[in-house]
Amino acid sequence: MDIIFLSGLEIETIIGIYEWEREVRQSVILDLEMATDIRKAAETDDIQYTVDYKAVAKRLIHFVENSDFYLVETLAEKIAEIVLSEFDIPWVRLRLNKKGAIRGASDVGILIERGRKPDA
Ligand SMILES: Nc1nc2c(c(=O)[nH]1)N=C([C@H](O)[C@@H](O)CO)CN2
Repeated sequence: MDIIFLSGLEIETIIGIYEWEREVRQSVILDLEMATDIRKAAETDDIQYTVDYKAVAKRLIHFVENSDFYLVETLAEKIAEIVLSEFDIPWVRLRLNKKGAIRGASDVGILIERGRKPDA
C-alpha cells in the first residue's frame, strides 16, 4: 500500500458551537493520508493512473470554505466521505486541527480513519 499525503492545508470556514463562531471565519488545518497504489503511474509517468492531489485539494478547499458546521466531528466526517466517494481512494486518515480554539493548547481537533486499508 502506498500513501499520497497532503499536509497543512489551511482553510477558512464557519465552524463552532458558540454564537460568535457563527459570524467569524476560523481556520482549520487538514492533514490527509490517502491509500493508493502508485506503481502504474510511476511506470507510465502518467497522471491519469494516480490520484491528482491538486484535484483533491481544490475539491476540499471549495467544500470547507462553503460549509458551516457546528462540530469538527461533522466536518471531518464529510471530508472523509468526499475523499472516499469522489476519488479512487479506499482508505483515508484525516487530522483536522482547529488551531487556537483552546486557550493554552497549541492544537485541538479530530483524527479519523475511514474506509478499508488495502493489504500491504
Ligand atoms: N468534541 C468537540 N468539542 C468541542 C467542539 C467540537 O467541535 N467538538 N467545539 C467547541 C467549540 O466550538 C470550540 O471550538 C470553541 O472554542 C467546543 N468543544
